[in-house]
Amino acid sequence: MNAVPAAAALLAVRRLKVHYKLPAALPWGRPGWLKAVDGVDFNLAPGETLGIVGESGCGKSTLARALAGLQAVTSGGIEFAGRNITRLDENGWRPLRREIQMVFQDPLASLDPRMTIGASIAEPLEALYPEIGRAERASRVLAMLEKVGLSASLVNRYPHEFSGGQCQRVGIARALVVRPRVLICDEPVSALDVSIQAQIVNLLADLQAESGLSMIFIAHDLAVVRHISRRVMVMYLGKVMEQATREALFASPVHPYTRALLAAVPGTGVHRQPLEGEIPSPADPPQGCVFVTRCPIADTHCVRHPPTLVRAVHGGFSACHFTAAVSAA
Ligand SMILES: Nc1ncnc2c1ncn2[C@@H]1O[C@H](COP(=O)(O)OP(=O)(O)OP(=O)(O)O)[C@@H](O)[C@H]1O
Repeated sequence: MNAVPAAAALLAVRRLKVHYKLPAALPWGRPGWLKAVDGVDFNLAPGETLGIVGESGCGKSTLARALAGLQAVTSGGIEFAGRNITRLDENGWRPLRREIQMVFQDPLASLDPRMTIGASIAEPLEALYPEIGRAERASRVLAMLEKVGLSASLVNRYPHEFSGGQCQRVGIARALVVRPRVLICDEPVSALDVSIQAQIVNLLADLQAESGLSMIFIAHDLAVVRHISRRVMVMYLGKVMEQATREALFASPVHPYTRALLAAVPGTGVHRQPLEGEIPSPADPPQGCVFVTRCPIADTHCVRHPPTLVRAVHGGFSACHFTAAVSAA
């Protein structure tokens, strides 16, 4: 189920599953499986920003790592520019790292404390474009620093001399210096002060608009993805609950989970029922609809039958047996 036609997609994800093997509870028992990502489908168009939201543990980081080739996939497929990249080894991924880059959640931890920020930004260029000479590399690093809003005069400083927001600017520079076509941002602002978050989101939006790259922007907070995403995908327990354009999702959400998430976002209008109860363990998810234990409108059918994503009235998709009824309400 996709809003972007497959032929137009730069990145196409099909029924993607990433299941982690868990040790058996007893020495003679069978190992269990934790379904971190459990059948995710979406297409990303060139130049598009897709926001992915959901509570902690719903599989966002696992999905991000699988898309960036940092996590083995259990089943399903990932295509980049029409090429199947699901099961490439490190050698196969090497040229692709020029095309698909990632920005991580913890900016300080993702930088080597012994390297100057200039050397950190130069590192991926050196590894992925060995044909680029030293002078050209240095000039690209300085230009990149300025692009992310840091003075070129800071090139010989070390990460500990920078604030969290500045370190994240360096992380963004490191990812973009190789001029990728897809940037995957995994909770890029959640470790930062609220006052700095908007600056980094705006920087990413400006860089995206300038370069035309495709972006996946992951956050646990709908308010954060709101400003940057053209489309938003809502995940819960490894599955897609709803997918729609930003306007449709915020104005007329269809899935009860999205409605509950929106209840916590200031300024989203209609008062909606907030989310209650704990998220079940992905090692032991509900049998039918995974949201059934917290859903205000679930009935006995939902307990036994998992819903599939179906077209909703807002033009997007929703995985709820009541999609048509809720849309009409
Ligand atoms: N290497 C692993 N082995 C086993 N389980 C894992 C592993 N990595 C993640 N998990 C589990 O998979 C589930 C999904 O984790 P993931 O980090 O992808 O979710 P998330 O939505 O990004 O959450 P958060 O925002 O807290 O990072 C969680 O239950 C997590 O504990």
